[in-house]
Amino acid sequence: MADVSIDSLILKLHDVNAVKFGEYKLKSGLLTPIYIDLRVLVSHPALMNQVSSVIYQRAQEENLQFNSVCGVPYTALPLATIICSRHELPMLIRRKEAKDYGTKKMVEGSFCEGDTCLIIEDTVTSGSSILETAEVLHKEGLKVTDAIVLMDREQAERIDAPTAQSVRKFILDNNTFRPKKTNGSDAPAPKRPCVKPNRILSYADRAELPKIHPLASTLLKIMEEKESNLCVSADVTSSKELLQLAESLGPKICMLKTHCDILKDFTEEFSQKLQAVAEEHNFLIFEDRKFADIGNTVKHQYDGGVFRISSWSHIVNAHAVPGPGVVKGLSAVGKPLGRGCLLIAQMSSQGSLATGEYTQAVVKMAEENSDFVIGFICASKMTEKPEFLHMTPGVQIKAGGDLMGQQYTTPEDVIYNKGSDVIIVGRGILEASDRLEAAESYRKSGWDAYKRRSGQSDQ
Ligand SMILES: O=c1ccn([C@@H]2O[C@H](COP(=O)(O)O)[C@@H](O)[C@H]2O)c(=O)[nH]1
Repeated sequence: MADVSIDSLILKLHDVNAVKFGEYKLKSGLLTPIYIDLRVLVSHPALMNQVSSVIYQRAQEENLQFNSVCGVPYTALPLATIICSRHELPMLIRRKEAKDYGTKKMVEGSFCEGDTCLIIEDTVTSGSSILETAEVLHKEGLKVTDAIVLMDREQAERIDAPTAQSVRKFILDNNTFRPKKTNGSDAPAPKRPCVKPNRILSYADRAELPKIHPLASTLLKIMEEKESNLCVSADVTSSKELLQLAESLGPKICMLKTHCDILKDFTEEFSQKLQAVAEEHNFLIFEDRKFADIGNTVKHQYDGGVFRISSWSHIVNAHAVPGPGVVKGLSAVGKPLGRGCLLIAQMSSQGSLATGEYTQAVVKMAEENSDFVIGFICASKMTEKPEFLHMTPGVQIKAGGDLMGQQYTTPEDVIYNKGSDVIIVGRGILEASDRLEAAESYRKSGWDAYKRRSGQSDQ
């Protein structure tokens, strides 16, 4: 959805009688000349969408990090639902009272202890509803660091001067988030209601984490050293062209992704040459095999056959559809060799079924197998655990798509907004008239976005 102007949104809210002037009593007991009643929103679906977009945009602008979203009941519940559905985020529902049968849970939805939950609220006066919700979530083991609130603002030219004056006075006297002047001196800078992004570790910091997988650590160090979070997807069909690509783009990349089964002339000699180029230019090889069978079969597919993938590829990936056996089978081969695996948590293609609960289950499977699983193929950051790497395909300089359902977003969106770590770029580079120049341009975009994200840039 296009950017929504706050001014036009407020006027629309006034149009649907969500902004009322008169004398109203608030939950806190205060009498107010202005009352924001967003409960009427449910009857105005277009407006609901706009309000949800404004709230989500704010979360993006603040680069908030969270695993789930909870709307304060009841008005913010549908807003949270729209946001979660549109952006495929897990939602939690806070009960106002526990059921007296069944699970007696106060929070509905799946979550893990330590997960971070973002609270969404429509309006705030004292903040008590947010605090109540935060307390309930906290008791269930969730972390709450941020809340986003749709705030009330000036309603230009819609009201007469005395009403405007009394509303201004009321807001000045009672707004919790506005500093009051004391003894003529300026109060400290205003506290914003929804800031405090989690600290974002640099790639270098993460490489040194005690629980990091050695291969993930190697990759993070390469990224930092080469100032590159670019993985080129070398989707070409001749081994000669693939080697040329690896040789020429090697200095720009942290990883080269292959599909060995599209090569018309794969040989063991080729795989040896590829390893030598990877060593020369200091990048890792990722065979995008997408294993998806029972453990015993994937073990053979990984180790044997024509390709003998485990002998030359540092990283492989797998679908979680077969259950944890797929990881066990691959790990039996790859772990002794120091290899690592990415689980496919989401896909870039339109209509992908890897969403919602499936995606959550993939994250759990990864966390339970962190001795071999080093991260995810995904659209955005999946877990707050910094040991895991997030790699995102479907990247081009301009958002869009192809005729077969591939969907593209930009390096900036992937790294800065979505919190992923690595951009995977195929045709954006392969189809450019100058592949080296294109690779440099993607490298720079991805790196600049990372620097901004980790607060290391003036931009
Ligand atoms: O969800 C996924 C998983 C893998 N891919 C692979 O990435 C590249 C993308 O190529 P482009 O030319 O940049 O579209 C390709 O090898 C896919 O198999 C993906 O696109 N989406």
